[in-house]
Amino acid sequence: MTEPVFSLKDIIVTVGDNIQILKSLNLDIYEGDFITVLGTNGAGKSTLFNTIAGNLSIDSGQLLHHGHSIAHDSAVTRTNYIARVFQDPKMGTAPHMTVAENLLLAEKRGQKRTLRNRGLTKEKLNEYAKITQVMGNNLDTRLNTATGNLSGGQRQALSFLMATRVKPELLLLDEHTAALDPKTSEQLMLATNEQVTKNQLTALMITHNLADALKYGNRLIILNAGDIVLDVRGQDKSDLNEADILKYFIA
Ligand SMILES: Nc1ncnc2c1ncn2[C@@H]1O[C@H](COP(=O)(O)OP(=O)(O)OP(=O)(O)O)[C@@H](O)[C@H]1O
Repeated sequence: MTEPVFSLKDIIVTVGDNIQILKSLNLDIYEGDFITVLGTNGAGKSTLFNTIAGNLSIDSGQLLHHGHSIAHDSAVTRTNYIARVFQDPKMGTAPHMTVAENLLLAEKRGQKRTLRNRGLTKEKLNEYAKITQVMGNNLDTRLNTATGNLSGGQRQALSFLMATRVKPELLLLDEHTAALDPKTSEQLMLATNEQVTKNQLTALMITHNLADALKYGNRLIILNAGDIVLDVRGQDKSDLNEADILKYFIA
């Protein structure tokens, strides 16, 4: 097997009065992996994402990117290669900027982000109309609308497009469809799957939807009490059913 893009080795993360939230966790993430992440409330899923993204520091262990430690890189530095979409539609977009301006800003990942309307050419707007149309929720008709005036579903679709506008080396999807109504949620999930597979993105997706966790991705992990208790890929993943998964949901 090729070398992992990201590698977590014996990661321990503690909070407060030395409470271990991640307990010697190991995870190798390979290019093109689309990993669905399950676990009970409080299992440590968001902590895992915060650790990878640099919002939490590790107490011990190694966090490697192409074999090099990134443990001391700030969260801002890591946005050069890691993108994240949150559950809350309000995160990830600038509310006073229009949809088009947000998309233009997203193209500056890894560059100095100074922007106003410069660069929003007719060609760019045509291009944005095409990529937003794919999301299927009329976002293409709102390119000049301030993001704060969009529906939650449109805003999440925009957050997703922004996160993937410049291909990240790792995409973290943190229950990104959970706050949406069932139809909008399914629509975004389908668009997500299409983009991730078509562009061969490397992604981790936290979800509480067992059906989605089984249906999407090439790999599935389950966290319990700060450690990974199941890690399956390929046919082993396809062979799983909901009853198999529930056995790992130990309180
Ligand atoms: N800053 C903190 N101080 C104290 N406890 C914390 C802190 N951050 C997380 N925890 C605890 O760590 C555990 C893991 O939290 P985390 O948010 O990672 O779980 P999760 O698997 O994402 O849960 P959910 O499915 O509810 O989002 C929880 O018991 C939580 O209360």
